Amino acid sequence: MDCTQSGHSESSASTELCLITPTPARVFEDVLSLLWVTGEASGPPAAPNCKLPPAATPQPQSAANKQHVEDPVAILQAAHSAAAQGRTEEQITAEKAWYNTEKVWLVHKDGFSLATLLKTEAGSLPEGKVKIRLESDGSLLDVDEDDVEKLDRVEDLASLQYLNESSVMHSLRQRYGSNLVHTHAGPNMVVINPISSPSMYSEKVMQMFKGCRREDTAPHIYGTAQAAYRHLLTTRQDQSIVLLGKSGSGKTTNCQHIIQYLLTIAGSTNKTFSAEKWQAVYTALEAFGNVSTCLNGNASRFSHVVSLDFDQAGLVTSASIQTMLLEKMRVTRRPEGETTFNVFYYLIAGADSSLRTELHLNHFAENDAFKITPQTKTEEKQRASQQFSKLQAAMKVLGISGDEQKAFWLVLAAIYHLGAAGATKAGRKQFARHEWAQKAAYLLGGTLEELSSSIFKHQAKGTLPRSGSVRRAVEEIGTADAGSKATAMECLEAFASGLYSEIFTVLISLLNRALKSGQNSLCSLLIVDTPGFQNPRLVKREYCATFEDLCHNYTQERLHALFHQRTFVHELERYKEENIELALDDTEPSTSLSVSVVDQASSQTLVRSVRTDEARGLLWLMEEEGLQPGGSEETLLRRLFSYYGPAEGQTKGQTFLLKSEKANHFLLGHSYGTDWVEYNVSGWLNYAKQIPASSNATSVLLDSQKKIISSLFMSRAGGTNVLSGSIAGLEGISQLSLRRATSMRKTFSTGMSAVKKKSLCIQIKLQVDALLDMLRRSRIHFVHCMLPKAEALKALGGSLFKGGECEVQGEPGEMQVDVALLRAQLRGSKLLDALRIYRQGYPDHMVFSEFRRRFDVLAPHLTKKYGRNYIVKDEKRAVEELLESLDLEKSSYHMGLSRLFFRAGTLGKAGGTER
Ligand SMILES: Nc1ncnc2c1ncn2[C@@H]1O[C@H](COP(=O)(O)OP(=O)(O)OP(=O)(O)O)[C@@H](O)[C@H]1O
Repeated sequence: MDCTQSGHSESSASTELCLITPTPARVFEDVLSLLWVTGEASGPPAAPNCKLPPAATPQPQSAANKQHVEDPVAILQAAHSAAAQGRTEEQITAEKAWYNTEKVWLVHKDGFSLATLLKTEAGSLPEGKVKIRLESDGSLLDVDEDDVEKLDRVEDLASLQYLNESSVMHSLRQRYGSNLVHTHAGPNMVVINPISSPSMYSEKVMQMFKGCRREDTAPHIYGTAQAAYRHLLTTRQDQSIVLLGKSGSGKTTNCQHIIQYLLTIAGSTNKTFSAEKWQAVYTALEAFGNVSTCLNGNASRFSHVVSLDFDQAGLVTSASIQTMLLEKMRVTRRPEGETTFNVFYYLIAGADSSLRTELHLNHFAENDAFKITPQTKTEEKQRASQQFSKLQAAMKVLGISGDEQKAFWLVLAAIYHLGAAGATKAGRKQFARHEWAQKAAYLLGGTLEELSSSIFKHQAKGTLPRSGSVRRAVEEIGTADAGSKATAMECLEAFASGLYSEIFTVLISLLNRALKSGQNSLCSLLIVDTPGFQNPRLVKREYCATFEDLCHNYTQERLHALFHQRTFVHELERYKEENIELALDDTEPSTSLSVSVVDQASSQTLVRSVRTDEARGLLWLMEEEGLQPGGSEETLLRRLFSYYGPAEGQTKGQTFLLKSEKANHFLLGHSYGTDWVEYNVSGWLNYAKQIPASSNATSVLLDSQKKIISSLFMSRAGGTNVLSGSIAGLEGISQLSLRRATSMRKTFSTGMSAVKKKSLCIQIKLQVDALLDMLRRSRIHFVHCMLPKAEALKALGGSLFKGGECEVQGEPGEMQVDVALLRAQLRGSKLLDALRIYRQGYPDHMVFSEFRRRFDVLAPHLTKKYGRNYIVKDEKRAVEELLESLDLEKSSYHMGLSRLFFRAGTLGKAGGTER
């Protein structure tokens, strides 16, 4: 029931709240839902916006049934009506005919082909063979029974008649071909990147989802946001939405749609969280955190968590952003053909003449060690210049003052000049071109000598926190040692990336300042977006993946593992605990061993810098080899293979780690071996070394003679060293939110304090641990973003400075997918496992007492017998008695030891279960 139906006219949030308060009307709704389940009523009343669950209308895709509707509302209505409208006699006959002919998929190495299964006389074919007719050319084939899969088509993959890979693929492809990029997968969402903008996002469309339940709407990212918001209000439990997928699959775009939806529909207590402000936040993040890669023309190179805090009435009271794993080394080094962070190009193209003169950007260097080559094409320069104006306007909206902005431009220009200055290749460590270094020193507010000593001397400048521990002493010696061994160029790179890391941290801090509010909140909704899976081979690049790519891939894999854990492993464990037996078809629980290859820890806590034979992952080995005298990348790989390498004769499919033909290279089979990435480990040990120049960057900023620089960094860092390259925005977590006993972000900030004490490589694992610990405390909604084809990425890869806006690529309406690529993503996601358990298991459950409390109004004779609010000794028996009188379909529920379990959809209409 929607509140608009019950005549409520309060704000959107309170409208939502009336859905969840246990009023008699609410209980009545629950009652109706159950009656509907038992077939005694025609179904719960749907909100005017919403539709009833669709019936599958399986028809083969044809050009005629593709919808190319431009109007957003029409698209949604088309999506709604396609599924919701009542079926005609003709359709029902067609449907029956469809099911009666045995349509199947023939699975083969290039994908799968539609075919008809033919009846044959017994014994006419060898055992295990069947006869089929291919739809494409009518040819008759005798094929292996195992290569044939049945098919059907729906808008929730969980309701497929035959739940198998081919049916899922077929449904996704057909929907995509009809411009329907969203598909439900039980409680999860699949979105295939439409590449072009099918304008299915607008406030008008948002209103169609307001107040609706997931079951009552067509699949849409707004529906996911609505479901999370609804659960937050219903259960008062923290929620999170996690976006998963390959680079360029649309995670950040969907993240923005989710935030816009929540702000529009929930509303906020004041103007702090206007849509304009959020647009400005993303403009700033995109400028400072995005780059053009071979996979995505506007790829994020940092992970971020947006937290929205809600009050009792469901209004947004405060918000914050935390970021981690910024790819700071990209400032100085990156693969051929890729760019550094967008903001450099924006500044260089967009600074007006006085700013340009002040930053000494009127002339560019012939040699630039960091290769921040200014744009040369007029169109690109114009675009970049427009983006700079947009960035400046966004910073203004966010309350970033002229002086603060100037401080950013000074540091960015200084980084450019440091690249132009370069460093000596041999002999004394110093700048190669002093005139450029002089400009950098001036912009940073210091002298050339001070700058030179901060970069090339081997001592940290006293800003690192000190403690008397032996471990710290070892680390300091390691730091000085790393500094003395590093080349002049490595020192320069460490310093420049340290500077960038600091300005990124300060930026996040300023964004949080703009979003801060002093109001109390009840619970939070987190949206998590991390860079997608990276594999240069996907777009046939010659070069191999980098250490940064490994970090992003590792983070994605951990999030995928969380999905598998939450939707599959946990469920099985719960059934076991409750003595429920469940036989799953075709499913073997599995874990991705590629994660262990990266992060498996030793059982001993103090193995640092000591080589032992105990298996441990790459990050730990890097740390050991990095600090070990004589450690090298060759030894690193040798040790890695000795622990995890394939046994004699093992190939892909049997192992997750393989040798490459090239020296210093290895192959790792991510996502359960569905995505093999070749990495080049040359130079990786540098990541384990804390070169003093990196932390000295902080001191240079804090000690700057330019007041606008020192005061900005001093005020945001609170006078202490911020941890370069680790986590930004922790100060954005409002104290009020942290004070909540149940605050999940408390775990995050505590986890992060531990991170600061570890070395760089281990920090990567610990940052991801802290993120996952935080998420585990919430109810998680997963969105699987998928890439339709690799060529689309190439087109995107060429278009730098899109500024987050969509450009139509290729023919409009050409919504085709690369079957092998989509299938690999489906396999890697483990969605089928989740769907099977969702369908064959009991995804909704309630403890006995809760069930009785909510539904005993249905059995007045029991309340009469025991009295209202009666206390029973044997809850299980009482629930059994209640169920008997409710006459519920026996197959729709199962009694556990402490809970009542329901089949998918049984309680969907009643909402608020504990899944
Ligand atoms: N829902 C959508 N509608 C229209 N275009 C989209 C949509 N999702 C993604 N795109 C297009 O695809 C591009 C890549 O998407 P996006 O940057 O969101 O991917 P991502 O998964 O966040 O990538 P990365 O992991 O590399 O940061 C966008 O710039 C946009 O052009």
